[in-house]
Amino acid sequence: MMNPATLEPSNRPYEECGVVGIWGAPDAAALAALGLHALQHRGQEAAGIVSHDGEKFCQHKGLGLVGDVFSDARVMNTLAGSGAIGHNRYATTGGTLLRNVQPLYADFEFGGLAVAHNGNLTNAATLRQALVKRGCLFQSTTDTEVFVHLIAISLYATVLERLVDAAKQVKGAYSVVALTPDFLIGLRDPLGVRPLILGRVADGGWMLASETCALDIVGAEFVRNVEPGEMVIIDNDGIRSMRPFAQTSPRFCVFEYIYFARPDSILEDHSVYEARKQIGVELARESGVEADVIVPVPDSGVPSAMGFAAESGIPFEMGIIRNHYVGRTFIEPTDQIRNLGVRMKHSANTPVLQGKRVVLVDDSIVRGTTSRKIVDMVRAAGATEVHMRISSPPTKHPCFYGIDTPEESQLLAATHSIEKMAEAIGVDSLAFISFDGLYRALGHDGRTGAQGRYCDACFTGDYPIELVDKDGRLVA
Ligand SMILES: O=P(O)(O)OC[C@H]1O[C@H](OP(=O)(O)OP(=O)(O)O)[C@H](O)[C@@H]1O
Ligand SMILES: NC(=O)CC[C@H](N)C(=O)O
Ligand code: SF4
Ligand SMILES: [Mg+2]
Repeated sequence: MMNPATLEPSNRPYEECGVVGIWGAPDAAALAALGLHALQHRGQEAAGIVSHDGEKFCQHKGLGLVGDVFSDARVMNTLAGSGAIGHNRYATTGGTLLRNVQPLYADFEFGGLAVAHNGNLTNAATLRQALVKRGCLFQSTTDTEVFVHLIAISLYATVLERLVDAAKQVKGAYSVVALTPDFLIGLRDPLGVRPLILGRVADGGWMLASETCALDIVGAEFVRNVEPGEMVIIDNDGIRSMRPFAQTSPRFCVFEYIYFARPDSILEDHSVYEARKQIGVELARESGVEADVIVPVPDSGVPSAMGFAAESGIPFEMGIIRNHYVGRTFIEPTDQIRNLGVRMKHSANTPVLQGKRVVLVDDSIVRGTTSRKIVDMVRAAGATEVHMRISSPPTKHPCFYGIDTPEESQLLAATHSIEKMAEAIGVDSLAFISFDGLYRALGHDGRTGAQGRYCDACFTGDYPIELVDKDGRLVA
C-alpha cells in the first residue's frame, strides 16, 4: 500500500495501536504502563508515555515492546504525576522511527498538550500539504501530527474548542486520548470505528483505554464505552461529555472481534471470546464437514475452533502447538522473515494428527503465509485429509482506518477464487463464514442491505469513510 502521508511505498504487515489515559491516580504513568502491557497485542513496534507532574510534562518513548521501553525503574520515576497518557504503536502512516512514536507532545499558545491516536486519517496527506504551505513545520511523518497543527492554527480560544475544530477537519478513524495540565480528554470519531473504553481506578481516578483488558490489569472498573462521536473531558471535578458531530450510524470495526482484540475484552458490550466462539458455531452450521478432529490455528483461531467443535460434535484437539516466545507473525517486515516466523511459531502435535481427517480453524487468510505452512506441517504429521474453515469472510481489500493491511495484490483472496485459494494452500476443502453468518454470530439478523452496521470494508469493499488520500492521489 502507498503510504498516503509520506507517499513512500510501504510493505508493512497488519496491526494497529493501543491507547490509555489516566487521571486523578497517584503513579498514573505506572498504571498507564500496565495498561499498555495488556494492550501489547495491538502494537509491538514502539511505546510511549507522557505524564504531567503538576508543573511540567514528562515523557519517555522508545522503539520496541512495552516491557523493554519501560523496564527501568529510573525511567518510571521520571514520569511523575496523577495524569498520564500512553500509546502502543504499529505504524499505519509514517515509518518506524523514534520521531513517529506517540504520544506526540507540543507547546501551544494556550499551554502544552499531548495526544495519542489509534486509527488512521484518510485525508492526512491532503491536510498536511495545505498545512505545510501555510508554514507549519512537521516534526514527524505520522497522520496524527495533523491534529497538532490544526489545533495550533485554530482561531478558537480554548483547547477543547480547538480540538473539536481539528476533529471536524480530519476524516478517518480515530480514538484519541489527550492530556493537558488541567484535564484528560477521550475522543472517538463519529462512526466509532476504533474502540475506546472508560473506567474508574481505585481512589476515584479515571481511566481511558482501547480495550477492557487494560482496565482489568490495573483492577479498574468498567464504566462504559466512550460513544462514537463523543468527547469526554475528565478533570478534578469529574467527567463531562460533548457531542460535537451530527449523529450518524456507528460502524465499529468487525475485525476487532475476529482478530485484533484480546479475547478477554468486552467491546461495544460484546465479549470478544463469545463472539469468536459463536462465529465458530455459525461456521460449523454453514460449512460442516466429516472429520475426526477440529484443530485451531493458535492464537486467534482457538475460540472459533471451540465453537466449531461444540456445534459439530467433533472432538477439539490442540494439534498445533504455539511457541509463546514468538509474537504475531503479521508484524514481521519481510516475506522471508514472516515464513520463518510462522515455522518458529507453530509446530505439529503429531499423535493428535496422524491418520486423522483434520479440520483446521483460523480467523483469517491474508497473504496465506500461515495457512500454507500449517497445512504442510499437518500433512507431514500424517493427516489423511485437511480441511480449512475461516472465521472471517475472504479478506479482499486493504484497510485505511488503522490496520496496515497489505495492498490488494498481496491479499490471496483478492487474486484467487476460493477453489484456487484451496489449491494454493493445499487443502482438501476451504470455506469462509458468510456475511450473514458473521452478523448472526454478533447478535444481528444478518448483514441487512448494502450498509452493514459494522465497518467490514476489508471484506466487502464498502468503505464507510471517504478515502481522500487513497493511493497517494490526494483527491480533494
Ligand atoms: O495469511 P497470513 O498472511 O499468514 O495471515 C493470517 C494469519 O495471521 C494472523 O495470525 P498472527 O500470527 O498474526 O496472530 P495470532 O497469534 O493472534 O493468531 C491470523 O490469525 C492468521 O493466522
Ligand atoms: N495503528 C494505528 O492506530 C496507528 C496510529 C497512527 N496512524 C500512526 O501511524 O502512528
Ligand atoms: S476495513 Fe476491515 S480492518 Fe479496517 S476498520 Fe474496516 S473492518 Fe476493520
Ligand atoms: Mg493467527
